[in-house]
Order: sequence, then C-alpha cells, then structure tokens
Amino acid sequence: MKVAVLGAAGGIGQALALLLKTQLPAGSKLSLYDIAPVTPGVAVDLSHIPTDVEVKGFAGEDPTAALVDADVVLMSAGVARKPGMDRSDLFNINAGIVRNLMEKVAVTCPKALVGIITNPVNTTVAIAAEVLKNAGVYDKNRLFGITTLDVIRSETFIAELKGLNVADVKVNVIGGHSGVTILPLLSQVEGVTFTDEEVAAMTTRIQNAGTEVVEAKAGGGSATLSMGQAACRFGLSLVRGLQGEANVVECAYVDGGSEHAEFFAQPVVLGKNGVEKVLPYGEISAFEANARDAMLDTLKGDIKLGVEFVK
Ligand SMILES: NC(=O)C1=CN([C@@H]2O[C@H](COP(=O)(O)OP(=O)(O)OC[C@H]3O[C@@H](n4cnc5c(N)ncnc54)[C@H](O)[C@@H]3O)[C@@H](O)[C@H]2O)C=CC1
Ligand SMILES: O=C([O-])CC(=O)C(=O)O
Repeated sequence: MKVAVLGAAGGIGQALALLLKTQLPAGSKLSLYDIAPVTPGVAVDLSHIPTDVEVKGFAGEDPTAALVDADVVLMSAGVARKPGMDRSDLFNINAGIVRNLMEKVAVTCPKALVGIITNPVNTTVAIAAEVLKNAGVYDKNRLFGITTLDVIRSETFIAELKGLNVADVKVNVIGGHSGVTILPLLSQVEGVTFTDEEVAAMTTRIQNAGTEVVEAKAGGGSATLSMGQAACRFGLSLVRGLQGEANVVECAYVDGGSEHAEFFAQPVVLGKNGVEKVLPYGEISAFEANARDAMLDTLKGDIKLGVEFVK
C-alpha cells in the first residue's frame, strides 16, 4: 500500500506523516511531497523511526515522482488561515494549487483514493472533481473531502460536557466543512440527552472550533496536530477499506448522490474501490433539519465556485 502526502512539509503534513510512519500496516510505502526544499529531509528524519514503512521525500515543482503507484493521496498543500480570515479567503491561492496538483494525480495515479484537506474543502473538492472529469478519469467513489476533524472535535467536546469516556462517543457530522455547513447530529448520540441550550451551544462550538484554534495560535496558523490525527484516522480507514476489511465507516464530504447538494458530508462505507456504500444519515431532530436546510445555499454556492473555477 502506498500513501502519498502532498503538502508534507507543512504543519499538517509533518504531523500526518509522523502518524502514518508509525501506524500504517507493515510493508507500506509513504511518499512525501512539498514544494519546500526541506521535504526530502523530513523523509530522512522519519526514516530513522523503526517501523516497517518505507519513506521517501520529494521537493520541487513537480509531484509526479511522489505519485507513481500511489493507492491513497492525502492533500494538505496550500495556505492556512490567520485571525480575521474565513476559510473562503483561502480560495484565491488554494484553488490553483489544488487544480495543479490534481492535474498530476489525474495523469499519474488516476485510480488512487484522494482525500482533500486543503481549504476551503467545500470548494476544493469540487475543483478536484472537475479536473478529474476534464481528464476523463473521474470516479466519484474515489474522491473525498476530509471532514474527520469535525467528527473528532464533536467526540471530544461531547465527552467533556457529559463526563463520558471519549472512546464510547460516536457522532455523525454532515454537510460540509465550514461554519454553518458543519452539522453535528447531536440528537443521535447514544446514551446522552442535551437541553435545547446545550444543543445550540455545542453546535456553535463545533462549527467555530477551527476559528478557536486560529485565534489561539494568534497568527501562527490553524489546526495542524488535531488535523494530523484526523487525517491519519481517515487515511488509515481508506487503507483498511482497500485491504478488504468490512464495515469501515467514516463521515466524509463526497459526491454520493445526496438529495441536498452535489457534494455532502455523510457516513460512507469504505471498501476496495473507495466508497462502497453511502449510508443514510438517519433520523434527525427539528433543530438539525432546520440547520441542514439553512446551510444549503451556502454549500451549493461554495460548490459552484469550484466548478466555475475549473471551467
Ligand atoms: N480539512 C480540514 O479539516 C482542515 C484543513 N486545513 C487546511 O489544510 C491546509 C494546510 O494547512 P497547514 O498544514 O496548517 O499549512 P502549512 O502552511 O503549515 O503547510 C502547507 C504546506 O503546503 C505546501 N505547499 C504550498 N503550495 C504547494 C504546492 N503547490 N505543492 C506542494 N506543496 C505546497 C507549503 O510549502 C507548506 O509546507 C490549509 O489550507 C488549511 O486551511 C487545516 C485544518 C483542518
Ligand atoms: O479553521 C481552519 O482554517 C482550519 C480548519 O479547517 C479547521 O480547523 O477546521
């Protein structure tokens, strides 16, 4: 199994690469790419960790060498937010980066499962899809926006509030990955009840958790370590699916035939070809149904921006 990380010298990329080096199955290959010249050095550094995962690093303008034979591509290349910025403010720089990298993916490893971390995810995933369509290699089951950070934040915050063992908390987060498009389905969390005030406050906290980190880092970037963990969890789930493990389920932002929008985050079963099955997100409360309906104009606008950028 070969996993390529694009943006591997960055805050997320290095954390993710470390976790993958220590957690990928024995015999895996880890391929690191970034425009930053330090990237081969990051690979040498990681290669001294005694696990059976071979690491290679590539720098420069062309990611091709890193992508050859990749089964999974995880992309965090791009710029991150500073205080006062919205995720959509990253569009001007990151849209072109994602388009250019996806053009190389389309040629070099068109069958790879691709997980997009680069923000604004609601839009960059649409860009990635359009590039793959233009190249004639689009398979909707192989492209994912990684929204796992919203899931692990929800698990953490709910466990804290309710005094639960966080390992026992499971929650679906649907929609997209910015502001009001992030919708944790608190009504489905087993074994807990929330007051209306708790639901409102918890939903807002989860939606604003990225900003919480951006403000705490005070100009030094956005979430990197928690995102490294989230992307590792999602990347390992992709690998487990590829290896034929049954019942691997994650929420992800996919082109899954949703009635709500062309791309929509919801639970999916992962398998040998990526999305094996899109799962219904189940029964939701009136509060959640309102929040879902209210997000759709924003989400569809974000998607349209990405489609038009490539066209
Ligand atoms: N999906 C999610 O939940 C989250 C997404 N993000 C996003 O992930 C992205 C990366 O964040 P960080 O790692 O904190 O930023 P960073 O600035 O620490 O790292 C970004 C890396 O991308 C590299 N890069 C830039 N252009 C490139 C190109 N054309 N090819 C290859 N590499 C290139 C840079 O050299 C840098 O090493 C941002 O867009 C951020 O908003 C951040 C947190 C959560
Ligand atoms: O908020 C940001 O800019 C980074 C991000 O996507 C997150 O932390 O959820």
